[in-house]
Amino acid sequence: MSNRQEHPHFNDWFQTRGITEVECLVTDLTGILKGKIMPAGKYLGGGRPRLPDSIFIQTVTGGYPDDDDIHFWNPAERDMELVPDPNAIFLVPWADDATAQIIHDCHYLTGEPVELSPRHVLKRVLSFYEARGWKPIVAPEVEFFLVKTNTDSDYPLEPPIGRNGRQESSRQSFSIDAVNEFDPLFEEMYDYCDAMNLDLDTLIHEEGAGQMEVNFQHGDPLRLADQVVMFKRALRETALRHGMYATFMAKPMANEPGSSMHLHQSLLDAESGDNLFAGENGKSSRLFQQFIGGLQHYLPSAMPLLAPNVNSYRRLMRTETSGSAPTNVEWGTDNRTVGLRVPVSTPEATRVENRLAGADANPYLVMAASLACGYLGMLGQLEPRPPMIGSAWSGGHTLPDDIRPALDMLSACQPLAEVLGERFTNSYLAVKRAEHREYFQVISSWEREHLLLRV
Ligand SMILES: NC(=O)CC[C@H](N)C(=O)O
Repeated sequence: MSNRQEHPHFNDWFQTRGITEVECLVTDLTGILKGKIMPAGKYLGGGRPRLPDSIFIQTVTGGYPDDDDIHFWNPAERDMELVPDPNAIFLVPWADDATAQIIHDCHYLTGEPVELSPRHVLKRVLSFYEARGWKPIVAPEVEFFLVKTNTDSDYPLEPPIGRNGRQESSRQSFSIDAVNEFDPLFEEMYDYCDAMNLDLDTLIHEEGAGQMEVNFQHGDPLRLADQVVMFKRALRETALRHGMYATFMAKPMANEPGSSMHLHQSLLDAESGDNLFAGENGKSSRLFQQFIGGLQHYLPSAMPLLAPNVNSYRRLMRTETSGSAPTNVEWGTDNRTVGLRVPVSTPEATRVENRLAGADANPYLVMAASLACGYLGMLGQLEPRPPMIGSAWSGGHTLPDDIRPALDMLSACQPLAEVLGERFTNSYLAVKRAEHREYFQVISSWEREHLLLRV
């Protein structure tokens, strides 16, 4: 296990920036950052923060699964030691005191890694690739809405007010002027992202009112999952400073499209750096076909990781406002009606874009799940169905339409559990089932409106 004092990197990094405080961070199953704050001197002196491993069996509201669901669980909460990744250190640009935020892995005091940690799950999937000399490369695209601040959760969200004093209205897709309405916010967002060394590429206005998308440069999956987590935090903070909320909820407003986290994926030979998805004569390779075959076969069962909330499935429902959110796992070239789009590219840039994940999903788990499905396809040499030409909206192989059937499919899929880790998969299922039970206990305004005085 690495000891912080063995990383002169931390000393230098802290000294150059005069760091006085450290935020020791871990992402839980739902993608929420948990952790501890420590004085920098204590951290450099080898002080190791600890957390109980129960943070990995908590619902988004902080609840826990029932005893029935956690029969696999050792009820004694075990302490975990937080072990920093020297490559995952970022400045906190908005802090008054010079503060570092560091993403940590979790180890039991006996030294073994905690299999329940989403970051560990991604590392585990990557280790299967590494063993075969394969290096996956990803590029995430994250959509989000800026909305007016709203403290009443019963009141529907509204689009934000821009510099011109007017509320955003929809159909401003790709409008530069509509982005400029929020210039002060985005300038600060870029300043923060620069200070944090995040590899942002483009920013565009998306289909919805106040909906934007940020693209990341392609690179190593672990690094990019770290960056997405950091980006979400930085953007939420920036928006608050400008009197707005930034939300990554999958479908925050019924009359607007939802927000996705598309994931471009390619595969390099770890030694030569060649793209293994590029075949002969400008065609794609057999491995590429099998990777897509794996996505088609296993993604429906992996949906709880890509669409983890009840709300996520509202984005994937075909309605007048669903925009280009996918409803199937078909593939096609330059086709945005399919879940798996192959962009037109040079052979070296051959890749597939998985369009299924919502922006609400945990980036470690989206990358782990999608790469696990592709890996299983290559391992089992699965052939994809023929590519979709034209619209796939009214056909194709469909996806589970709600979190409950999706959870049932995941629990029946042994190959995925083996790649993601059995203990992780079981506890994830238990947490998500508990969350659904919490949700189901809430009587909605729709029910009061239509049932209270009528049935
Ligand atoms: N850029 C796009 O293709 C829009 C994606 C759409 N917002 C979704 O939820 O999937």
